[in-house]
Amino acid sequence: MKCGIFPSIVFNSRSKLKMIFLPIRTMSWASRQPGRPINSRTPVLSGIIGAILCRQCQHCARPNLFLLQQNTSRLHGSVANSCYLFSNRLLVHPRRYVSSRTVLDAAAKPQKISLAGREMKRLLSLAKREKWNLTSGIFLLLISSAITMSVPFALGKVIDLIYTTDVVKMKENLLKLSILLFGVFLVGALCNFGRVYLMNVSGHRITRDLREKVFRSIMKQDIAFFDSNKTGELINRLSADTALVSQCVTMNISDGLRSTVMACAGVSMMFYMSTELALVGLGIVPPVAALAIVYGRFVRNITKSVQEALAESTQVAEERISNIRTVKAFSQEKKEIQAYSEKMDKVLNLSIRESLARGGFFGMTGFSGNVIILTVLYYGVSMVAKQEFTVGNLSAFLWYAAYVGVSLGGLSSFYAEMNKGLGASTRLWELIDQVPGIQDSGGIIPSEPLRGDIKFKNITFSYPNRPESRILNDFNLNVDSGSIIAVVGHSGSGKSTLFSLLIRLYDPSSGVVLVDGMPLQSFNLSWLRSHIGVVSQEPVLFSGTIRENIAYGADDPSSLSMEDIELAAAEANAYDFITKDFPEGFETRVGERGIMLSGGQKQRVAIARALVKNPRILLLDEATSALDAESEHLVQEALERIMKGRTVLTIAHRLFTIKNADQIAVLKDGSVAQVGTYDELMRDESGAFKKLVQHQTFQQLPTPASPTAMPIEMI
Ligand SMILES: Nc1ncnc2c1ncn2[C@@H]1O[C@H](COP(=O)(O)OP(=O)(O)OP(=O)(O)O)[C@@H](O)[C@H]1O
Repeated sequence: MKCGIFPSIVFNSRSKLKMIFLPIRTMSWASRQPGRPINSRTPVLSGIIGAILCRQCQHCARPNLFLLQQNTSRLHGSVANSCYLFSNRLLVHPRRYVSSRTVLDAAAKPQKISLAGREMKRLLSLAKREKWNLTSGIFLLLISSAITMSVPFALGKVIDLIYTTDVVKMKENLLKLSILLFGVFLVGALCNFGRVYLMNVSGHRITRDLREKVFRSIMKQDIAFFDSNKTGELINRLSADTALVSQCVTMNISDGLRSTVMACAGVSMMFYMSTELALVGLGIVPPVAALAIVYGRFVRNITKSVQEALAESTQVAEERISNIRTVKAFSQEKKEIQAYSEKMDKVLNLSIRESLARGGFFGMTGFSGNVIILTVLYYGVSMVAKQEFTVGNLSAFLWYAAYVGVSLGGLSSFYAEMNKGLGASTRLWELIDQVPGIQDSGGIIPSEPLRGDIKFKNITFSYPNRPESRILNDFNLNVDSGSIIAVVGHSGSGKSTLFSLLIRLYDPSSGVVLVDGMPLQSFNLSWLRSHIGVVSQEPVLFSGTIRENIAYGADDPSSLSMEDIELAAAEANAYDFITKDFPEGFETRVGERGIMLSGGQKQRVAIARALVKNPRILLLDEATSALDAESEHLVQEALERIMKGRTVLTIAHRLFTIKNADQIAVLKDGSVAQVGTYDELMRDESGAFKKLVQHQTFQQLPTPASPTAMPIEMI
């Protein structure tokens, strides 16, 4: 397949299929595009069905059609062309199958949504689990609608009792009819209660399931995904979009059904009572229906814009609130309020446009409804005068006409709400279907314990969101099992990036990281990470108790006994402060991000968290900030204890660490400029290390007077 043309079906950005002939050269270009999103900018994108095989996806076992490519095992990988799946569903929304590096495209052009299409089917599939509740709700709805629609007819009969000349008989009939109607109203009310209750309960359950699904999908994404997608945007999807969607498949469908039933029954009754009057009355329907369609489309687009603007404002609020200390330290409250209010102004302006359209629409439909009632009255009264119609019939007819009007209004808002729900659901499917480039599952779990030999081999790496900037360039480094290697280099030279590669937050653009001689990718990711302890500069605790935070380090926190936790705390020199300084001891709540603990306390809890596991490999990122002497001493003691007998890679800021390391690797321009012991490197007068030492003040040996510290976190 080196040259020639191939008949191909290509998706354009609006998901339309086109049969074209693509040169084979283009196809191979397509297969070389790593992680490219499928959109209008990658016209090739979308697929060349002429060159695809119909096979089962190796990963998810769904039958997929996918591009014939050199390495199909990369189907779900992030490195190569990988994820260009062409499943049935992709035929509808190619945008869903994008690389995890892709920004969820909130600002993308609104996609054309077909109400009758697969989107609708998928939306309705959400209701499957609630089918019994929803079926019962719909059954009750039909009864209550039937009752509602029988009311005008019955009331017409009541009114027509005035024509009864025998007053006693009239009173008797009036009483009978009133009692009957009272009973019917009661049944109607009970049915309505049941319908609303069942629909609401189903709605809440669907919201719950949907939120879990979305959260599950967010959790399984790789870090590249989070680099590209804002937290506020994701939270907005998790909270607002899910609620909108479940509302759509429960109450909205129920209301839509009710409107449909009432409109059909109303129209039938109108024709039943008078064809002539019915034709006059229904003359209003076509223009109102046309208006409803235009309005529905407008609502769909504006809703998407409002949701996006809301997501932006949530993002601003979320970031500022979670970093309120920094905001206050820089006295930026006013600026932040201003920034947030600008975002809210955007939401407001869009909402005003929506309100204008909504007002106009409802004004128009109300006016048209009244005009029609007037017309019906005009014709009806003359029919009554000619004794072709009774007063009761005219009243009942008007009532039906009003019901039909209300139902049509209901149907148009059903259409608008359905569009809203579809807009929101499209955003959710996009997230739920997102295939992470790096997956937790799969891979081998070796039967032998991990030795901890590490080898970085010809690594080239750029962050996916900054592909133009190469961080590592033909990087090579060997770390023997059980040795300590200190990594030094100027700020931004890529030291932390090495850690990220080792715990597979990212995969290298090229080259391979080997652990015990095996590529990292071959291991089960959860297993691998459970053997690597990471020490970062800033300890991160969660808002729970101290006990919960320590147990967090274990694979299965519930399997840890209280003794295990206390032992870990004691080893981390945390036991004394936990039991003596806090009346509630291990059950003390640490507040959001451990706000209630001091820096040193947080670090020791973080060390205990690392100790409940027994990591074979330790990655230490030394903190540059100082703790008080006592804290430093306690932290240092704990660290030395846990470093023993492990492979340690440390980003060194302290002379103590550098001097005691078996090897020092100096990073420069994305590769290793020098490797050796402290003495060896210091002997090379013109070497990179000597220059670094001259220009960078490494911290001295920790003494009570010059402490440093580092927190530990377990992956
Ligand atoms: N998530 C990211 N997305 C894009 N670029 C990143 C990301 N993280 C780091 N970088 C960039 O990669 C380069 C290396 O960063 P890294 O954190 O590895 O440096 P470092 O040597 O650890 O720096 P320092 O000593 O200051 O912590 C920097 O230029 C940084 O801006």
